[in-house]
Amino acid sequence: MAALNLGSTDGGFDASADDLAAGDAATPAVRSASPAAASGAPHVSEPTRYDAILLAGFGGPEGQDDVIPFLRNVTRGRGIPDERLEEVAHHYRHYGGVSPINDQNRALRSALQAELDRRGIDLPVLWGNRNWTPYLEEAVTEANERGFSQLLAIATSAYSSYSGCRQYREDFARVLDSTELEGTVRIDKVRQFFDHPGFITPFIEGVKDALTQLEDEHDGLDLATEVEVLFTTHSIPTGDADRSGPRDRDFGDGGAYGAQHRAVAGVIMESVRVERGEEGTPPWQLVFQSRSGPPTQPWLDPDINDAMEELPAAGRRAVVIVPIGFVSDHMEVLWDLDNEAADTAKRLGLAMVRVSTPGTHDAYVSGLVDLIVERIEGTPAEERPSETDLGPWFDVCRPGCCENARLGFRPAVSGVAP
Ligand SMILES: CC1=C(CCC(=O)O)c2cc3nc(cc4[nH]c(cc5[nH]c(cc1n2)c(C)c5CCC(=O)O)c(CCC(=O)O)c4C)C(CCC(=O)O)=C3C
Ligand SMILES: [Fe+2]
Repeated sequence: MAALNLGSTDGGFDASADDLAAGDAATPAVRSASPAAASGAPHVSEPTRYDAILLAGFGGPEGQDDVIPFLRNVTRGRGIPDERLEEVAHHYRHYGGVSPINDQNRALRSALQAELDRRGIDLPVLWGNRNWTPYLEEAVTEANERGFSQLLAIATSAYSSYSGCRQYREDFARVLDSTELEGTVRIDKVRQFFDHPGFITPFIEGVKDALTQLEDEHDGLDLATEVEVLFTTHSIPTGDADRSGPRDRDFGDGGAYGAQHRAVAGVIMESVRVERGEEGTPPWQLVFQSRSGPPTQPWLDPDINDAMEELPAAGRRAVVIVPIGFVSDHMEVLWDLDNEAADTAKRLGLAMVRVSTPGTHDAYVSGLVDLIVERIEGTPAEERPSETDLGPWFDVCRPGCCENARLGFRPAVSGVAP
């Protein structure tokens, strides 16, 4: 959601000593993936019995009256006045106040349940959101009422960052505290799945289809020189990016968040190269979208629209936009890509194809069930699918992993404290 200037931000978090201890209590047993594993190497958990799956979403409004209360939830603790929230509200207002994200998560939940049933895995899928009803509180309360004490969470976010991983883990800890179920219900979380084949396959198919479509629609288009593939993800503050992933490894520009996205883009383009050869493979770059926050605060760039401005002079006539940062076609994709970026492309005379996100693609749904199975079985790291050299990622986050640069340490489940 572009360009809401949220201005000054004040964490307003007051962690007591008890809160801080909570992070430890929820930490499951961990063993090293290999004898050589340093703290920076992959770690996998022991085989574990689970009672239910907790699908954890972002949440979104489902009518005009929901919009401002939803935005207050998203920005809670920062005292942003409603007039400022109205600036970003217009994206939602434009679509009748309805984000598609809840329906997308309802569909994902059904698909997951169907795939678990099909494989004979007897686990119910509960669904709860961070910022809108059904809230995580409701899902966790329901779990307890139904006698489920061991939950395995899947957050609808594939990469390592505060927003994409740790904030979910903190919210789980917050909800266990507010429902007084800390110590009664345990919430583990599947590893970040950016490089799981189930997540990457839909994008590979999408990029290949997009190139074929451009070839068909534009006679004589030279894919190697006249097309640019733009892999796009959510911009985040550079401070958060630097703190993404384990602290004891240097991932280069943009921290683990940047490295994971570059690696995923590389895998997708390598698959195109294998199929089409060098002469059929366009150049690519990683770009960012949906920046918010004050202009004085550095966020990851270039912005997708700025990057597109440079393309005509470089001889490009078309762009393929690949939203690798997102798991479904929610508001960020609809507004920032299908409206804003599409306008930019039109103004610049660039043809544009926007690739779909995984949504409920069979490979994605089945990949998520594989992630569940590997936790039940405690599958060794060497046997876990991962398409990049960075993975497979950790079952249990490393100390300080993805801490928020502004808020500092807050208790979180499914990680090693602090
Ligand atoms: C990395 C990332 C993901 C991907 C990972 C993941 O999926 O979790 C993501 C997803 C989403 N972000 C979403 C919506 C919003 N994000 C905001 C604000 C922010 N996002 C950030 C980062 C991310 N965000 C950041 C650093 C901020 C500013 C600070 C803050 O406020 O924490 C704001 C506030 C207004 C604004 O700043 O524009 C809104 C309304 C929706 C729902 C869309 C729908 O309704 O369909 C979804 C899926
Ligand atoms: Fe966001």
